[in-house]
Amino acid sequence: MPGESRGDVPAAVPLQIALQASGASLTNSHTPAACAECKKPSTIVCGGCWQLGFCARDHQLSGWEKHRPKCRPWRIGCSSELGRFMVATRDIAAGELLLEDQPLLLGPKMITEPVCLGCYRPVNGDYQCQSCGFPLCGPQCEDTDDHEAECKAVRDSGIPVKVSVFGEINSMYECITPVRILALRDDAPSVWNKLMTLESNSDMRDGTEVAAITQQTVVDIIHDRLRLEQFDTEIIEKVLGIIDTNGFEIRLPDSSILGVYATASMLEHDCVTNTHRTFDADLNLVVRAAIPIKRGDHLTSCYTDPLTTTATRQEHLRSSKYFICRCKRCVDPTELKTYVSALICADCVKKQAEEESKKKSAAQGKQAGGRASRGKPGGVMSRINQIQSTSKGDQSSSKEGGAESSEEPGPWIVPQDPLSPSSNWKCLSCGYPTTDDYPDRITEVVAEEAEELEASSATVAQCEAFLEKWNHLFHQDHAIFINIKYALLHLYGSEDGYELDDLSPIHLARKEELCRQVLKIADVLVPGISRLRGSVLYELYQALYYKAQALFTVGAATSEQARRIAMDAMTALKECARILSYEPEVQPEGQLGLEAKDEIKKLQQWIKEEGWKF
Ligand SMILES: C[S@@+](CC[C@H](N)C(=O)[O-])C[C@H]1O[C@@H](n2cnc3c(N)ncnc32)[C@H](O)[C@@H]1O
Repeated sequence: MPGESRGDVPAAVPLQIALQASGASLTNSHTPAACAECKKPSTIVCGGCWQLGFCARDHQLSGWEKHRPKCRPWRIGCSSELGRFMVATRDIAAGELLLEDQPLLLGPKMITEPVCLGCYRPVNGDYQCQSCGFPLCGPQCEDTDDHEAECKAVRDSGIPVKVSVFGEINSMYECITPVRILALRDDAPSVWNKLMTLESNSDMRDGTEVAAITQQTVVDIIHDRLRLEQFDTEIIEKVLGIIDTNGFEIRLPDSSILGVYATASMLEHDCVTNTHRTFDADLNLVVRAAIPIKRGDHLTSCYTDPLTTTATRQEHLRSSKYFICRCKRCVDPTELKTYVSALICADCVKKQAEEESKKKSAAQGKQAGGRASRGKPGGVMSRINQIQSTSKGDQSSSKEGGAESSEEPGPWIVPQDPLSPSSNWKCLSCGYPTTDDYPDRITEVVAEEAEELEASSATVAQCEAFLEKWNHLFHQDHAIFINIKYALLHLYGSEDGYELDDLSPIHLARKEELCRQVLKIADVLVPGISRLRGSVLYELYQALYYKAQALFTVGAATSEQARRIAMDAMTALKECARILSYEPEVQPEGQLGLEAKDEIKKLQQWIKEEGWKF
């Protein structure tokens, strides 16, 4: 009935307010001037999308069922630099749902170890498909829709596949996803047509090393081995470009696969994304606002690992997505003052140390002439405070380095032109330029060592030794360090001998320090709703909770000191539970979110028992 109030219909926004907010007039706005129901002049717009106009509220209500599936707070824009992109049509709150996108296609990743082509679990060769020979987990996966395309192609070729190496990358799998897409041309033309509208970057891909490799591993195999001659090289190359440019990696419990999505593919890249992605149980891609987004802002997604240096991200984007990122982070040599690519200027540090030593001797001289030293400060609390003051305090003068605490630039060597792979580097403090490739070489060597460490399931001792070994050369928040610290903060509390119950207050303080250091960077580079922040906040909660308990129980902290730590723990835990509530329960982070909710009750109970007030 017209005028009837319905719970899920968005509010009506007066047209004038919508136009003023966008600085547009009726003629150049994206809001149609006519009522979507009766074509009379609009007076209001739908508050859900700020895009559809109505003459009055009752027409907004009567038009809701039709409008509902299309009501979304963004529109597609287009520019010569970015191609198509998504732009917010109204202010969007953090956590708001932006889109749910069904996969156009799922398949194994191009570079993968053998996985079942029905359910994507890793396989060991115990069972082969009776029709094509590809290893599967069992007969139940033979007739899945997903496996049909490559199974038919191999069957038709008359020569079954024989996979004999498992548990390592197998190039045979590079053909699977391309073959699945090619099969859609005849089997599902509407899906094929949607896929063909996606960016392939074919001209940029042409002549690259990637194209030369896939010519052998994909194009030649499709033509010579599978005899799918109906697909010419150009179309196969286009399909490969579409996969490279638009493929999303989907994490499954035991493996990760690739999905192509029509609408989510329109998200433009930014090294600091404002959206958060998850996959639901049907592998639909669910995109939410990670932080508040302003009307007119572009919706972005990070196509690469945000916890890497600018050089690494640029190389990845250039070689696989075929563009140079010019986001705020990439053009800033300090990477938004996080210094995740920065090295330390040895000359400046030496000078600083000499000055400090002079000051110290002068002060000691004075002290010797004055009253006697008060002796060493005692107690666990004071030792913990000491650790924490090095992590929170003026780190530009500490040996490890850290976030700038004053306007004075620290002794950090950063690239002068971060977008150029051959940029000179320069110390921000003394201005001394580095014209050889030392920064790139040392970063590469140490990054390799860090990778080996991570791959070998490093221990607390090994990670601490690594940080100690390199901290005179790298900013403490360098991406390599942040990744090691992320691993380390989990190890404190989980490694044998370092279980939470056994951690000394000093180790708990170290865990807390690591959490705060990683969070400080995550807050800038993966802000808002992000799995990284959620998982580190959980570890921070643990460090604080156990610290408060340990200190309070042995009387090393007063009730007020313990109350404050418990309140900090609660703040971290609640934020963790809120962030991880967006993760599906099938994922480890979703499970952690549920655990966080339970822990809130436990912490509340303790606070209640102690009679503490927030
Ligand atoms: C997944 S598609 C995004 C949609 C694409 N713009 C379109 O029109 O289909 C990725 C491609 O978009 C372009 N692109 C995305 N983000 C960009 C950015 N920040 N700067 C330049 N180009 C970008 C690049 O061509 C990239 O390979």
